[in-house]
Amino acid sequence: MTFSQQLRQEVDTIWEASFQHPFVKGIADGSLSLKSFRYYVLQDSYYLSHFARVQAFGAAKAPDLHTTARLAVHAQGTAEAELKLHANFSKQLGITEAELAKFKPAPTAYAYTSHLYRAACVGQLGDIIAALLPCYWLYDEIGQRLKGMTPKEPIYQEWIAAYGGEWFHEKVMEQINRIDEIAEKVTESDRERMSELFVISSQYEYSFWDMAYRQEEWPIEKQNSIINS
Ligand SMILES: Cc1ncc(C[n+]2csc(CCO)c2C)c(N)n1
Repeated sequence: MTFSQQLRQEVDTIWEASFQHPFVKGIADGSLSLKSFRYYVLQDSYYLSHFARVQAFGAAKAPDLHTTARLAVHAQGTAEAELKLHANFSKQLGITEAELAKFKPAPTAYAYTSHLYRAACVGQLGDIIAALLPCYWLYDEIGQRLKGMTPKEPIYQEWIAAYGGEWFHEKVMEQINRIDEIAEKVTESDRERMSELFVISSQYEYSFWDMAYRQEEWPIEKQNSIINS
């Protein structure tokens, strides 16, 4: 069994919970409230802007220039293509500049991106790829499962088309192959650490759907700043 196959087996229950989550099912059958989707788009734009930076950390930590170049291309792709998709969603959902200006990350979006930065700052390339991989791979599997579904909400159809396409699948396969190559060269304790990061990211992927579905907030409401009042 390859390392990536072992990882996939390890997170099977966690990923199954994502497949069954009402947010994901609600995109598929159109029953998801647009309020939850709107909340998701805002938090996900924040997530993506940090995801791109962690990819760039990966580029900097890669031991060979070919990998540096590939990860830099992916960082650019996230910064441009993925955020374009979100800018398009924001426009359709009427998300205003003022709303964006006062945006604050929810606890789960903050914790998940912090987890990625932790892998980037403390870890080696393998740790970064392990932490980033569930984001690619889980969305690919969801995209494949939802492909062909035609929810009444056009924006959900666009979301399905973005992640159910061959374009996205190729990017995912590149990262899966990369992690298998790295796993062959590192020690057993490195692989164990990579596996732990992969599992934690998988948990956060589930929590991210749940955060958006429930429109999570910080437990204590902040006082208005005296500077602006
Ligand atoms: C919480 C969250 N997890 C994963 C993705 C999907 N995704 C975002 S960037 C990227 C890499 C290349 O495009 C992938 C797979 C998402 N949008 N939001």
